[in-house]
Amino acid sequence: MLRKIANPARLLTFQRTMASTASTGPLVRTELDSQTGYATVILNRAPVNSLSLEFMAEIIKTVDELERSKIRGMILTSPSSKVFCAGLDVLEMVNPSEDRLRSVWRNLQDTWAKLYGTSFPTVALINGHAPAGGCLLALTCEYRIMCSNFSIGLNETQLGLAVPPWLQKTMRNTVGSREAEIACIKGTMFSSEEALKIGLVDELAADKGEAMHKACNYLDTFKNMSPYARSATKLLLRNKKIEDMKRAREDDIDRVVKNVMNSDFQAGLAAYLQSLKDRKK
Ligand SMILES: CC/C=C\C/C=C\CCC/C=C/CC(=O)SCCNC(=O)CCNC(=O)[C@H](O)C(C)(C)COP(=O)(O)OP(=O)(O)OC[C@H]1O[C@@H](n2cnc3c(N)ncnc32)[C@H](O)[C@@H]1OP(=O)(O)O
Repeated sequence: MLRKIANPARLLTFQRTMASTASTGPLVRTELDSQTGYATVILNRAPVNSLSLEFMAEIIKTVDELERSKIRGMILTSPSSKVFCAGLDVLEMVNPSEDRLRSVWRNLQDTWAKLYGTSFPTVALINGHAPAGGCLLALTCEYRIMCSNFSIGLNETQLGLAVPPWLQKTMRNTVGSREAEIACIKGTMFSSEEALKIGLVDELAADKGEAMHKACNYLDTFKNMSPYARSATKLLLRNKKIEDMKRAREDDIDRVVKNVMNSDFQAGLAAYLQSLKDRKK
């Protein structure tokens, strides 16, 4: 459940209709509490918020819109009771056209850069599983609050994918070099409790209501602070990593194309997709 807003008239909802979505309603919903200036961004691509090209474009557009709206903070979450974000849409990797794969990867880089470099404070409210690209979204935020009984991690190597340098750095920055190295190489998925222990998340919550309360508490810590000093400091800390990614982005894309177009990878992916289906039997 989303936090109740005292005066519904204060709630402004930006809605955009996207083509080619299986979800009901827009792919991303934003609810702005004009009293606090906090925006709740709700990822809304059912069933598991997997990141397709169009979905990532929508996330990028939403963040641009929020920057223009001069919000005071953002909470990133999902309407699902089980999944925050299941990572990249694996179907984007099944025998893709090279052009589309390049665009997918470029959008993933841009989604990371856009969320990582917001001027406003950001909290990931992780109310469900967050593998791979789901963990990436959470890592872009300044603060992470996770509901109990879910899993999070960069499990790419388990899927036959290399973790790109810019994402490795974000992980290192969050949990420290040693934990990041082992976690990225092994593709470890952490329980909520383990994630708290290594610092991959900052707080746990029993449910979404409690998580929302804690998220607002984090954003409230900046209430009386100059937004300029806050955001300038954040960007001084983060901009170099974004610039590094942008400088190396074409090499990164070439490496991904080589990785994904490889027949061994495609065979592994087919087996992985089958295993996802078999789990349901
Ligand atoms: C191009 C990349 C190359 C190299 C770069 C490498 C790394 C860079 C880092 C960023 C990118 C990372 C790559 C990825 O993110 S790959 C995706 C990794 N994600 C997963 O492996 C998650 C797989 N899913 C699950 O484990 C479970 O679905 C989950 C725990 C999330 C939820 O379980 P639940 O029981 O609630 O639901 P399911 O019944 O399993 O799923 C419902 C339907 O959704 C489909 N599904 C699930 N995940 C995905 C997905 N990632 N993409 C597309 N579709 C997905 C699932 O198959 C079910 O479909 P149906 O059977 O109902 O049709």
